[in-house]
Amino acid sequence: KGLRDTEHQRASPIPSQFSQEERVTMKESLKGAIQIPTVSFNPGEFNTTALAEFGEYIHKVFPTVFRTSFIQHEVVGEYSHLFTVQGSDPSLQPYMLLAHIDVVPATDQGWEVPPFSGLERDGFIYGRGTLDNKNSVMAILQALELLLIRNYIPRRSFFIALGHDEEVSGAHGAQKISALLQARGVQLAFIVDEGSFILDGFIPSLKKPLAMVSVSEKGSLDLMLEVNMTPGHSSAPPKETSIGILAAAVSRLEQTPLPNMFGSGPLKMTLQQLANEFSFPASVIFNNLWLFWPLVSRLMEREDITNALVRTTTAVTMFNAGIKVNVIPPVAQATVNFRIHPAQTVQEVLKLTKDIVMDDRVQFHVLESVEPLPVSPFDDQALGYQLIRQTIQSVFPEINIVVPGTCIAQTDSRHYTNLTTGIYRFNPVYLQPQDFRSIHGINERISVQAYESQVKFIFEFIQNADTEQRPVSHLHEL
Ligand SMILES: CCCCCCCC/C=C\CCCCCCCC(=O)N[C@@H](CCCCN)C(=O)O
Ligand SMILES: [Zn+2]
Ligand SMILES: [Zn+2]
Repeated sequence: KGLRDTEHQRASPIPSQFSQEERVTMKESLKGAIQIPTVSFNPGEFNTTALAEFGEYIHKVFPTVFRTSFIQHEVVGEYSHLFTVQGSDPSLQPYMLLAHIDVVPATDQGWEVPPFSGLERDGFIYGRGTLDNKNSVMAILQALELLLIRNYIPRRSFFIALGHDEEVSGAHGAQKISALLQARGVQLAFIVDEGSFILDGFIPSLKKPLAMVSVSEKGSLDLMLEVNMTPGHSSAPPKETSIGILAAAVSRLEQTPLPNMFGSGPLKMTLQQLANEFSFPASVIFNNLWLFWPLVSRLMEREDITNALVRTTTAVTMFNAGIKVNVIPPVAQATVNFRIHPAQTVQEVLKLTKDIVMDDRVQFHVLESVEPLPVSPFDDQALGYQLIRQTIQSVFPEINIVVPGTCIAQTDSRHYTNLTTGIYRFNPVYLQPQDFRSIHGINERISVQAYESQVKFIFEFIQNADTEQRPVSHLHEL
């Protein structure tokens, strides 16, 4: 499988080799980016000083990007950045690289080094945003800077969109960039965003790492449950308080997982594509899912991460109640964050939830909801998918498994469905389960070598994208 070679590709691509000085500069630039605390706290509540500083910082460390005549830079929604890189061949449909500059909050607690120090230890750069997602922001601009220094002129136009509020909705960043591009009549060949990695050690019976390119994304429902009761003196309490009623409702939700949807949605095809990579007897099981699906579906439920792939998950994330030790609480509120399986809808999840709670005293308030995203094409004709695949093969020759998957979290790419049907979520970085837990957790870090590989990947990807849109089915046809 692959892309048809073209005259252009054969005309010597610029080699992805960086001098010692460039390698030092690129890692120091990433460290500097980590040191700017571009935290998103709540929708509309950001560290605006840091976001402004970040804008100045990228000007400073990527001067060539900003002074190149065929690159237009615009600030959108005050702190997001849109770069339009004009290619030399207008007949090629443009594509877009996405990343976000904001991060979730972090306190020093539990970190080996302060989360906004960007310190290097034992070959790793530590800090909030090293995996989610300043690594991508910096690697994209770094790769472009290095290409421009080597006098690269792209054939295919592309956009780089860097949102500033992905962690709290994307309403001020990605959504505005998307509207702007739509108003300009832009249609994209594909988009590449964060949302999956080269996964290592996520499936116990699979010893080899695999590159998972997410072609879909789970939806979400943020639901606030509320119980109101008459307040009074705690010396003569009623049999049930708002806190007790709400706690019981929340507990029922935690104890009653939503249905296992294994067999519906993109996971089945992921496992089918993986089947031959397992050793015996797992290979027999995965090659005969029609027979073994009850077993596999139960196995998937065992670990939190694979469980997230087979069902809509329920996470109680906030609980607020009580005003004073001797006052019967008037109101209790809990927030539940559901991540919706691609084969379910927001309405279905809402109905299932009400049926589980089964208590009229509990009110339901939908705070925000997003339907699961459609599946992007990943066949031999899918340019974006095939370019990612081709670049993986070149930069990570040791990886021989590339499969389509589903992103269990949400990304800014969901705001761009009006511009393309090809949305691919992939970070060219190795990820082990403990690294996954560091995202939004503690001790988030990236190795210097992994960051260099990410820059190399984008450096080659941008050149590979200059191919004509003529993907072919089989390599032997070349
Ligand atoms: C069969 C193979 C098993 C695969 C296991 C999958 C492992 C998952 C690997 C990587 C997923 C990482 C996703 C990182 C992207 C994080 C994006 C993010 O944090 N988004 C936020 C957006 C919040 C928007 C406001 N509602 C989020 O989802 O919370
Ligand atoms: Zn992210
Ligand atoms: Zn995140």
